[in-house]
Amino acid sequence: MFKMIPELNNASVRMRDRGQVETIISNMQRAGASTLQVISDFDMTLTRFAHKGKRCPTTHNILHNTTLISEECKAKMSDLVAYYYPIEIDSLKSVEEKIPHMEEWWTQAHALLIKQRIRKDQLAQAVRASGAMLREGYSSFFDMLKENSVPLLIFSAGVGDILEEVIIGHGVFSSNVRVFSNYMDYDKDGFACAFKGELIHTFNKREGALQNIHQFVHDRTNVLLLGDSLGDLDMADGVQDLKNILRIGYLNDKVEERREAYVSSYDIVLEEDETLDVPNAILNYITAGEGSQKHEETRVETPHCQKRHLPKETRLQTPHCQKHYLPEETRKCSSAKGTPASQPLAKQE
Ligand SMILES: Nc1ccn([C@@H]2O[C@H](COP(=O)(O)O)[C@@H](O)[C@H]2O)c(=O)n1
Repeated sequence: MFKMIPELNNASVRMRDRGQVETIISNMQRAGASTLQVISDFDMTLTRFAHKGKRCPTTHNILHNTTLISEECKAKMSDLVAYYYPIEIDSLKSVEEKIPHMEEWWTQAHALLIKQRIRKDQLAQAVRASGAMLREGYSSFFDMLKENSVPLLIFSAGVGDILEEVIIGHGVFSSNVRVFSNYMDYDKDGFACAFKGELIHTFNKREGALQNIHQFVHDRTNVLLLGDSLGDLDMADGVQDLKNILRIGYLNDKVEERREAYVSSYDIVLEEDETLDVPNAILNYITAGEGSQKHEETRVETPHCQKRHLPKETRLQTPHCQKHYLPEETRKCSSAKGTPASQPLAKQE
């Protein structure tokens, strides 16, 4: 197996139990691509953590490089990151201890963003100008999933509207991709005025997965899960009759301190690896196997509460229909106007 997937011998790769990884991948390969779905986190999992020695922005912080938000808002958002991010990744604190802090962080950040009166039709251009980057190998990743009709569920605690613009901008948003995230709501003039639905933060994804069980693709019982936080481990808990799951975790920061926890929780840990080489090699092996045959495009069916005016190829389903707990003034606004089609970003690869 490791001969077939030499990337598993890369220096960035750690595994608790190589034999178990081999068994899971073999089972998935025998079952074929038609039984597979990929469930992935977004920020710092599909996007880069760092590039040329500089931290890359999360979807919450992408607008820092633009004029859509004020200098005061940027400074306050940066202060929030400086205070709460060390708590998020603190290996000495339990998840229970972290949750109230995460709720505070997201609630304050969302309230700040809503006050900026961000216009929906300015987002695509702003995200393009921000230099947001998917990990190296992203086009092979998205193309392989699309060609093999493998659903990709992106389960993100980031900002859904911005996340979509990043993948649209990279030209890889197709009908097998579905996003579950924090979406903004817009007033009749197209200004962001609230966040919709239940708040998703780093450590309540399991809750979200279980509450939204109907969002998952049920006849696909093999899951490749990609995450960067211990909060991502349970993202597949809504999948019924799960047969095989391979969890791949990106360990981006505080590597020494967090290695043990990651290696004991994820099947494969990728340390300071800015590429999708390992997931791509595994997907290539699974989809090239006898159990797989290429299909015509299959659409992922999910309930839909936010129709977007994207090109047909990029139209997706988003689940959030309710408003979550923001201050009163940020919870009231009427329905969105359409989003114009976006121009693709220049490819990085
Ligand atoms: N105001 C905020 C809130 C969160 N973040 C970071 O974004 C990440 C989003 O979560 P994913 O599930 O998509 O990884 C999270 O890990 C926070 O570090 C932020 O930058 N600003």
